[in-house]
Amino acid sequence: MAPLTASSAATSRRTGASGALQTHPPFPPHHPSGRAVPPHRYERIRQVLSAAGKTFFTWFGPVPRVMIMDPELVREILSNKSGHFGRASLSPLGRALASGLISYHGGKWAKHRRILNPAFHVEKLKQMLPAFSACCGDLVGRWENLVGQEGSYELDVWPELQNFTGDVISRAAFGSSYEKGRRIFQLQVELTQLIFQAIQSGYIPGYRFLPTPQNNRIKAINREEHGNKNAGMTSDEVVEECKLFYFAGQETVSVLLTWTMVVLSMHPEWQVRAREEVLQVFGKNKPDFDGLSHLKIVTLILYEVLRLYTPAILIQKITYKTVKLGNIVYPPGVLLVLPIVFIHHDPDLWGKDASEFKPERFAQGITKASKDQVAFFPFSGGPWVCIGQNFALLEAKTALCMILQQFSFELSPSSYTHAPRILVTLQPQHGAQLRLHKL
Ligand code: HEM
Repeated sequence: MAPLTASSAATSRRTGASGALQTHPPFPPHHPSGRAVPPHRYERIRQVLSAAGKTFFTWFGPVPRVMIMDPELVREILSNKSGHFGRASLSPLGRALASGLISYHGGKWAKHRRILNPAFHVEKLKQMLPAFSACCGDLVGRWENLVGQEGSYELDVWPELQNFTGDVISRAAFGSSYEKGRRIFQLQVELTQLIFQAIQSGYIPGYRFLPTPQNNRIKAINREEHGNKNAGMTSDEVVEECKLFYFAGQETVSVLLTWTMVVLSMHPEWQVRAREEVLQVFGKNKPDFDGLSHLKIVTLILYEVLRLYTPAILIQKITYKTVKLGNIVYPPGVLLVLPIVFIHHDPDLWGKDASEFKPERFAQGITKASKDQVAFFPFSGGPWVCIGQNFALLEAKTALCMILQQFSFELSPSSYTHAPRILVTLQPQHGAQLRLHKL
């Protein structure tokens, strides 16, 4: 794809009914606030990034913040062999969204990670597969009803997929407490929006204590989340685990699946190839663990979507001690930002076609997909690597297989607008309106 120019950004926002969707739209012409970035400003961001090189620093209030785009350095930080890097502390607003493992440091983190690891082992994942396919069966059944006699139906698949991934986490994590988990997910969706409104309107320490309508609602949500007693686990434990999993696992997989359906609508030839593979391996039967582990085309597609529309767009770490990275010596307390989304789109690493959807680039494996060095970090890496990555891939594959078995889909020519924006994860700002056709 050619570099984004003022006119291409302007025309890319509304994709329209024509075959223009066959090319991959520019990425992302949007400001984190959700407002469309005027094309000249987006161009400016690109210029600053290319002029500044792969490592540059800015101030985050009084804290120096260094952007690191060199995959070699990113790997060094994530591997943390020196032990000199740590997790950046969450702001009070961030902590209100998610605590638990993701917010712990040092010994407490290591202990909790050890306790949680076994829950994500292959044998445990195999046991979760029936819950994945039951939830997906509900989703597909619902869509079959909507499609009805007409044979096709148009809907925004994003909230549908959010409900699906919420159901999966609720069932997998809470079993019979599933309804309680579900309510907390609904509250978390509202809480995320309120907190990001607060962050975007300028974060002033202490402001969250003022009795504004937004702050009052945040408090009311917290009261409702922590208010009920639950046998077995303490209420607070249920709530904190649920909030973490909502944050870490529900939203990420739902946007992954949403972008996958969008991209497969833009590239019907890959949709056909994926369906052929699924039907060849499973027919119309429920996917099983071994079959899912051996899918090739579906895996290539998911990797390429994770590269182009990486759900977690950046990772932050902090220097604990004086440490040399590349040619630069950093003092303790420097915030290191690893902008995964930019690394995944860097033409120096991925070639001139970096912005194009080309799942075949992963055909020889992740290590050979980019030039010279590994530059694919959707799940982070090293000791902090996402604990749920296999869970996420198994869930996404199950859902994609069951959807492809029953439906073909295309973008709604009248309602779909391609507008990736950042609101914690990379989300479709105007939804993902697709037309489903029953096969
Ligand atoms: C496509 C889906 C997902 C993506 C892209 C993703 C990505 C990530 C990333 C980038 C991190 C940060 C690691 C770091 O701090 O360096 C992370 C951490 C984490 N993720 Fe995921 N994640 C996904 C799905 C899931 C799922 C399904 C779960 C749980 C069921 C999960 C649970 C966690 C937890 C608990 C952490 C914290 C790990 C720790 O601090 O030790 N994630 N994830």
